[in-house]
Amino acid sequence: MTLYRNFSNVQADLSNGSLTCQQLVEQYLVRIDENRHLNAFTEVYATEARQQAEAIDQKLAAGTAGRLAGMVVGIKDVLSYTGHGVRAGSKILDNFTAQFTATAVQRLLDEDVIIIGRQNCDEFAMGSSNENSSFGPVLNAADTSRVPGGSSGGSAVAVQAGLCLASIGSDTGGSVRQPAAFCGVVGLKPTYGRISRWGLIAYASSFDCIGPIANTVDDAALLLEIMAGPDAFDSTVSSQPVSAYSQATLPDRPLRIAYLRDGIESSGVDPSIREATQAKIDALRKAGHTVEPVDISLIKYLLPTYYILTTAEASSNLSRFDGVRYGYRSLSNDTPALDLLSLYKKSRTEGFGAEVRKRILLGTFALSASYYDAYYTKAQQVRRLIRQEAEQLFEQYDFLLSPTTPTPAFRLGEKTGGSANDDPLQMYLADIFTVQANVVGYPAISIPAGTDANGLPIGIQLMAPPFAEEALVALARKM
Ligand SMILES: NC(=O)C[C@H](N)C(=O)O
Repeated sequence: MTLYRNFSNVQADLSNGSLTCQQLVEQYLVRIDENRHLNAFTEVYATEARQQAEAIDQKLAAGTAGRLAGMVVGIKDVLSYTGHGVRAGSKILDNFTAQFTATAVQRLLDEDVIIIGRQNCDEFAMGSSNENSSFGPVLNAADTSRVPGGSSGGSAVAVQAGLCLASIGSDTGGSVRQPAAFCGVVGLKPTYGRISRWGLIAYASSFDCIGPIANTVDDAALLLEIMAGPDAFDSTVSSQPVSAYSQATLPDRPLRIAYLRDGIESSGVDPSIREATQAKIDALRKAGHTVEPVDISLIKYLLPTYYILTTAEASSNLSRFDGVRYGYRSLSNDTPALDLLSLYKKSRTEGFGAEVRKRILLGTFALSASYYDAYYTKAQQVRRLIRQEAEQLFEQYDFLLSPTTPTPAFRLGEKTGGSANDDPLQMYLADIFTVQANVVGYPAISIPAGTDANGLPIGIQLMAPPFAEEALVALARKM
């Protein structure tokens, strides 16, 4: 049976009668089973997906099916789906069952999407390699000795390996785009507030965005179109009208495209990535567009700003996981918790992994009375300056192009074990090109740009001003 790589082929075969949703689901279930070693899924909804497929086949026959009939997706383990477990890759949410469905997920279900399972990710979306999951690491299907990126690693690998047609991930600092780049697929982070965060387990609420991962820009655009728009459950969602992103076309004029000089010239960028970026620049120039180098003067403050503000927000958001209200509770008999405070302490120490504990500590420190102004206030001020610089840049340009990541997928353990332990910032540098879009709240997309000499995928990123998703996907589709 054909392995489908885009939704329009699925739709064509469903309508000419050569395919049913039930056959499609069986194919994915077999492939998921054959690829268990990749560890992309933490739970597979086999029975339910079969039932959904049967019901949608009937709707298709009756002509009443929704726009996503035949789209088989997986959802990252941070999205609530009522009656299903959701763990955020963490032991602290052991045995927790979602009590409601995320708005984004519900909108897909309303259009007859089939959800095939829940996908592995870094714990609470904190990581760039999917090595911080309590379910164990995910392997990159292009080379299983390498990481898939993170935090939506399972979601990216599931699309890469053909275990579902698309995935829904979340992106706080690159978590959709960086794994998409490492796995050779498309990852789209919309403008902050474009898609409701209701039902997304919060990491850093002023950065978090839900976003699709797919094989094609068209499929990512369609998923965005259906998930986007106002929602009474999330007051930060924009009421800006949702365009038909899947039909978007470019204006009939040469575009003004800036590219990040550091993306091409910095010695920290892998030569294969520099070449791939340069090739895209050359092609855009050949197509008649203006493509010019720019510098982001505040680039060295991007990661510090991001990690101060996100850890501060995380320390507050994660305080609800206390071992009392829900999730994991320390019941160790060797050293039992004797009072409420020690129950909190033990449950949180045992329930959270090392990276999450580290970030809660950092965030708590940044928010503490004596350091609040020195860190949190200062980082907010710098965030404002970074946004001003972006606003000025996009007064002159329609897009900003850069590599998605400085290197292709690195090896498992390369940035966590041994001497790498001495410098934990090495891992954070994997997000150097992706965090800007989150700090300023702008939309950005990573698209595949070939592979390096070892066959490892390379991704190119395009960023656009707020709510310019239409132009963003239109250009990405052409590249
Ligand atoms: N969540 C993300 O977008 C990934 C980022 N690497 C982080 O750990 O914060």
